[in-house]
Amino acid sequence: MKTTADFKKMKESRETIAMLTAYDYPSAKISEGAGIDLILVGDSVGMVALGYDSTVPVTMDDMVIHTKAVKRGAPNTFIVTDLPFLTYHSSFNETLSHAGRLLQEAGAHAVKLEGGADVIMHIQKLTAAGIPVMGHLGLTPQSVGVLGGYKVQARESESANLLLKEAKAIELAGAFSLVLECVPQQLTEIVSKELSIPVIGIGAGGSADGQVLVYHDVIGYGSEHVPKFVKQYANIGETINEAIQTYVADVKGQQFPEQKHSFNMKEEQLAGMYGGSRS
Ligand SMILES: Nc1nc(=O)c2c([nH]1)NC[C@@H]1CN(c3ccc(C(=O)N[C@@H](CCC(=O)O)C(=O)O)cc3)CN21
Ligand SMILES: CC(C)C(=O)C(=O)O
Ligand SMILES: [Mg+2]
Repeated sequence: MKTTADFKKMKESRETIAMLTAYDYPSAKISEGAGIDLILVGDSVGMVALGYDSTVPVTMDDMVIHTKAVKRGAPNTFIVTDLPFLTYHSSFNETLSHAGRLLQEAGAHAVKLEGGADVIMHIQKLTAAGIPVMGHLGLTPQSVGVLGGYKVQARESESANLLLKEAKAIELAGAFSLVLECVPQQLTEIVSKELSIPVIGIGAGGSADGQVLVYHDVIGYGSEHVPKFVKQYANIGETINEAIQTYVADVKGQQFPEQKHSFNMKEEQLAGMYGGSRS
């Protein structure tokens, strides 16, 4: 299994880090088998798997259940789990106990949390307690209500400078890596150069030290609105639709089940039913 030290080495040797979300046993198992460097159990689970229209309703219990399933599917892959909405904003004790649950009870190796200046002290406390932290700047979906939608962030020099400053503070606070979401590629290039920890981009251009995408987006599975930054590598939703339509038609047309899907009783056992009086 790769570790935080390996991710840093990968940045130094310019081997791009391939990260993907996973939410359950099969998605984790397939991702591990396909060579994903690290898995993110994202709170995007709320949108792509649970049907919410944002990540805000996702709870600690949701993240624990999904992380446990991912852990069983990918026992040999580094797992980062998102701390959900409002679980790292009050006391340090609360932040520590939430992160502790994800590591001890669920089996995550690290946690990710969104934000800059407001969460720096929480990153520091977690790291000091021995919990690896991944930061997340740019479009931070848990703040969708404040941001006013899922839009590209830090397009102007002032906001870009602020993001760079916060990125440096996150590194200084002890984070082992940083996600940059939906920012101009020129800013990603600057941040990646200025930080010594790996920067993982999503909708942040090609110059980050790694890339992350949502599992369902990559395989074309059920996501209605696919953001511009996504490359869809398959259309699994269409494949599933065809399979289920054929199943329905087979059942209604009595084409399924066939003999090979059916079990048999020995002739004498059949004859012996109803005390042998069966005619
Ligand atoms: N399926 C899925 N994929 C994701 O990448 C994702 C989620 N869900 N849920 C949580 C957040 C929300 N994300 C999103 C969602 C939509 C856009 C989007 O539509 N952006 C516009 C640009 C808007 C603008 O700046 O004007 C786009 O055209 O891509 C971006 C990020 C990223 N995350
Ligand atoms: C999109 C990634 C970075 C994320 O935070 C998530 O999937 O929840
Ligand atoms: Mg997330």
